[in-house]
Amino acid sequence: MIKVAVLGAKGKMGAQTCQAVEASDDLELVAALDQGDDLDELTTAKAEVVVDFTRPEVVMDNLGWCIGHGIHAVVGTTGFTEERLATLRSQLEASSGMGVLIAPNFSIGAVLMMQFAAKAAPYYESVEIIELHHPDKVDAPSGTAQRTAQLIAEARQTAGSAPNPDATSTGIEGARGADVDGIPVHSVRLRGLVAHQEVLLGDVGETLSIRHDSMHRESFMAGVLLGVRKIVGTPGLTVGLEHFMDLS
Ligand SMILES: NC(=O)C1=CN([C@@H]2O[C@H](COP(=O)(O)OP(=O)(O)OC[C@H]3O[C@@H](n4cnc5c(N)ncnc54)[C@H](O)[C@@H]3O)[C@@H](O)[C@H]2O)C=CC1
Ligand SMILES: O=C(O)C1=N[C@H](C(=O)O)C[C@H](O)C1
Repeated sequence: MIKVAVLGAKGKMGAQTCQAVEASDDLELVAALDQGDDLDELTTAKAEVVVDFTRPEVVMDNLGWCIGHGIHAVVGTTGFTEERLATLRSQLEASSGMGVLIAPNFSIGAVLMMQFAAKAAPYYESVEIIELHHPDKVDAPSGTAQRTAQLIAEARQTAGSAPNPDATSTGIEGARGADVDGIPVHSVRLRGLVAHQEVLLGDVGETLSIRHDSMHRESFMAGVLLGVRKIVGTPGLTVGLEHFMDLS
């Protein structure tokens, strides 16, 4: 049995994760903490893996604490810049074999959508991303959209693709979305939605749309549980659930 603790346990994803861990035969939920709770409860409960679904402004402190106390972490919380990833890498190097998984999206379908989009991107002149989420989401663009744009930009750079064509020279600021590594990302916030993304690819006379929809937060749970099971034997920093899936 792997002893698992959840940070952000009263939140939408944290509560769903507690249920999923409790329903698993090989995992034991030993702590469910939220804002204001004492992290020392994690060591008292002998947690081996922490799952963090909190907020971008607190996640780095949580991870620093976990690494320092010999606890692996599986992280869904957004807000990971290159600078934050570098900080984690050096904290992990100084640790005794701790592992951290940062997964921009735990849904298996979303991981596949990101991989398919990166594969397709060098074959098209234009690529844009539309991400659509519930209006309680605090960050924009989504972590998934930012990671997708990075993967697409890397694939296009490797292939020597030209930048997206775009004749826009006048209009209202923001109309062309956020620029993430040269890829326009458009964010929709709409009551009724959970988490959705469409990657639009275009070339002369044709378009390709790659869309993924999470209609319920249960869609993330298979990936969270996979991450918990794998991180115990994976020291260092892993970015992206695809590294724990056989996609060859
Ligand atoms: N990687 C993925 O597949 C997914 C990632 N997310 C991300 O996960 C994060 C949480 O999302 P939701 O559950 O929708 O948000 P939420 O707002 O429903 O839950 C966040 C919870 O964290 C708690 N919290 C805040 N500070 C804390 C602290 N210092 N220690 C412990 N708990 C603390 C809050 O009280 C709240 O209960 C967001 O960054 C979101 O973008 C959400 C869905 C899927
Ligand atoms: O806040 C959410 O809901 C989600 N956040 C993650 C993101 O920002 O990509 C993952 C998923 O899109 C749901």
